[in-house]
Amino acid sequence: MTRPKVLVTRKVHQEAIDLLKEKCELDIWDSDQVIPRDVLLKKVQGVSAIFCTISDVIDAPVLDAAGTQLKTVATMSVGTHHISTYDCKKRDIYVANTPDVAADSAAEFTVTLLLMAARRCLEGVTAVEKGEWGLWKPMWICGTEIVNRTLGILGFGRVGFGVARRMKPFGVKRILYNDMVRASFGDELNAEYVDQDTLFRESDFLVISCALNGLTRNLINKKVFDKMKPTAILINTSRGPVVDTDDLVEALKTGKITAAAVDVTEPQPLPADHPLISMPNCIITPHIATNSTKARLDMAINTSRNIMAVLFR
Ligand SMILES: O=CC(=O)O
Repeated sequence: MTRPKVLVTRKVHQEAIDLLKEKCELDIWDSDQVIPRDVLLKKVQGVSAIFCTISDVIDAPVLDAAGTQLKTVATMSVGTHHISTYDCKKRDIYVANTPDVAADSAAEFTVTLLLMAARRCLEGVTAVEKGEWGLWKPMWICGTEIVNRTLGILGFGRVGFGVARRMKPFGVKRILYNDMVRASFGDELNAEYVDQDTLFRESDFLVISCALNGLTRNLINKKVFDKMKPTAILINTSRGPVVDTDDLVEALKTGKITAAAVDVTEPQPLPADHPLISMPNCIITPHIATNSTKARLDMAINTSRNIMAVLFR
């Protein structure tokens, strides 16, 4: 029996490669840099599976270049917005992702950002770095406590629920969430399903943990910032395009909200001279919410397992 060909579009963990190697012929783009589009279009020809990451756009031209033997596109990520799932479905190609093994890491990191923003950690660290740490001052860099506040979550999936579960012991008074449907598992935390308007108006901390799609693209914009409390803090660990970056800059500058912490931006990466980068009330991390050593290894291994599950059913 001929061994199916698999294209791996990035340097990934050896454990994941070893799993595939047993039964497949591998072509690995063994680099930390994104595979150039023209190389991708050549290398996909004749493969049965693509092991990709969020940096690779897998659209109709890529699927066509691959050929009709392509059975699965497996992404080492939770998000699938870089894959045209519509075109995959039309061609009976399975799309696989790795949500379970990444959710704890993403939820932990989201809570980290929330706590850092609430307690103005970036301003404290910057002050120390700049040599501005003078004698103890009673009213210097005062942040917001979590206790008795309202936590709002947009997108109550594994990550959103994971954030709620972790924040509950901090003593938040209310947990509000909005998603396409009410989630029965929210009941165990007394989380309240509310409409978006209520979520935006009543949250002290607004966590964005939804998927990027036609309904959520640019959802958090000027109109939403106008509704939010001036003391509110926005956390985004979903996808950059869910938040309108210009409107966020404006909201932070004019005090429509008090602070933000974002792990994803639009554009991404942000140019070094982007105004958001120099704002003291905005923490920006470089899309690292799932970067725990364990989560990344598990994501790579699960991507290989997903491929094997489709190819050797
Ligand atoms: O953003 C990271 C992922 O989708 O896994």
